[in-house]
Amino acid sequence: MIEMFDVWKTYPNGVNALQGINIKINRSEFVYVVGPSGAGKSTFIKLMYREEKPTKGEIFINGFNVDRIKERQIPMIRRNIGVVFQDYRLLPNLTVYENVAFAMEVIEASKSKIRKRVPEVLELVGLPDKLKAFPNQLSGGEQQRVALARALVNNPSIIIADEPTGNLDPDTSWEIMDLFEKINFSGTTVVMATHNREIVNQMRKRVIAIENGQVVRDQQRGEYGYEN
Ligand SMILES: Nc1ncnc2c1ncn2[C@@H]1O[C@H](COP(=O)(O)OP(=O)(O)OP(=O)(O)O)[C@@H](O)[C@H]1O
Repeated sequence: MIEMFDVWKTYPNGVNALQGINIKINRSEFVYVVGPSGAGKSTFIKLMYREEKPTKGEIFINGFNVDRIKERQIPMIRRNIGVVFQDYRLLPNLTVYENVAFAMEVIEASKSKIRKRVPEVLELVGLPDKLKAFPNQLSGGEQQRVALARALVNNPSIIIADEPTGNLDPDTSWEIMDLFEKINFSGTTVVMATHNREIVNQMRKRVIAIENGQVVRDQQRGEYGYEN
């Protein structure tokens, strides 16, 4: 579960990216975050995985106040949250297997667990036979599948995605969205910032619209609501 209470974010240059956000996202929900460019969507989700800290207000992830936790507890929060980006962010010198394994090594999983789990999660995202490939030998859609496998490998309760289909063609975007839906059906919370109006309007989920750093709409089975 994700909760924000009167959350404000002012960047050092004085930009008020978020202004008084109150939100509750329950376990197993699927939420789109929409809004114009510069509205504060990325900032909103960066606060969830503690890439940024709020200037004011409180954020709870699964009951933990992310601002109050000790430095050494940050890995515990991050293990519970998988993150996927528009530009995949795979390590270019590592194979697909190694990229996914790396996320388990960081949390000091045993070698035997890694050997068992990595092929499992690559199977789940539909890439069982690309273990030895390097990222630059894969299509964009395949790279995003690897990124998703990496985000999922430690069994997080929450997946956060910032424009995951932003670099993909429509067919590939739908394939990736089918995967997100499958992951959500298995109980994982999904929070996704997106500009993809077709997807939001067809795959109806909760929609949180942010404008000028404020939540201006919060609808179940909502629509995109902007012309793009
Ligand atoms: N690190 C930063 N330092 C200073 N200002 C920032 C920083 N990151 C974002 N901003 C500013 O904060 C505001 C919100 O940015 P944010 O990236 O959250 O918007 P967004 O809704 O995700 O936009 P987009 O849809 O274009 O990705 C913008 O005015 C942006 O310029």
